[in-house]
Amino acid sequence: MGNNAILLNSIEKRFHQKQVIAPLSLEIPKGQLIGLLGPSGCGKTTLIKLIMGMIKPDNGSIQVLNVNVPHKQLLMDIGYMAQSDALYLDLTGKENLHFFAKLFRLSKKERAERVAYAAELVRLTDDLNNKVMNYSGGMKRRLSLAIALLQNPQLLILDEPTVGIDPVLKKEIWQELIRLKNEEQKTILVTTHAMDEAEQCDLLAMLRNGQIIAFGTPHELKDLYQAQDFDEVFIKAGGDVR
Ligand SMILES: Nc1ncnc2c1ncn2[C@@H]1O[C@H](COP(=O)(O)OP(=O)(O)OP(=O)(O)O)[C@@H](O)[C@H]1O
Repeated sequence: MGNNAILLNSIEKRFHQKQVIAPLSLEIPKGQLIGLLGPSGCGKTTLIKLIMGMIKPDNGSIQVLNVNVPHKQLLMDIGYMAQSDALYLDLTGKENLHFFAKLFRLSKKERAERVAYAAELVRLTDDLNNKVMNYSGGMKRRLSLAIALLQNPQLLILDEPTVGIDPVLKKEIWQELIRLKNEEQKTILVTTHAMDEAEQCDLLAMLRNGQIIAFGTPHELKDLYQAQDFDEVFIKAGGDVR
């Protein structure tokens, strides 16, 4: 797979006879920030779960970082942020971070450094000693993002990471994602509904009814479809109004 971080080869997924991922092939190159766009229910989260190996495709094959999915090693190499937060509400933010840092088998020194880095990045340092049950929705999202960044993964897969996060912090998080890509050569796959976020991606994959209807740089897609924005690209590429 060479320069590809993710290789999807004719994958299909059905839930109770309903085709959610139609035969879909996609090559996601390493070291890029890729946005996955599409209306609610088009299959974005399902596609991410397939890439993570959390669910199995009915047909086709998936390779991530040169190994066939599912693979235990990938749990260490992928920083994953799910759409719903998987946090321990009875524990503090700090205890949650240390719990996950231990799962990732970081040394004590690395744990302290990475917890401090990740908490600071999402501006949670001052709230780390509070129980997560007292966090707002946005704070929980931020803590989930910090957990995804903990083990310094090569590949980050983030399912709507900035939902419920205020615009200032959202901008800072995007700046950090771009820095991670530029300076640390991370590959980042992110699902989003936000047009300003789509604009900042290197590549965009537009999904409709489980199929990729457009793939390219933001500039290429707007050019190809003579569109002002990505809503227009989506409609002209054969999508529905969102
Ligand atoms: N475990 C499941 N069992 C049955 N149907 C499912 C399951 N998971 C997803 N689906 C269905 O698959 C379709 C795609 O869902 P998915 O969560 O992938 O969409 P999405 O693009 O991520 O949507 P959103 O933007 O709203 O999060 C939906 O019709 C959903 O109801």
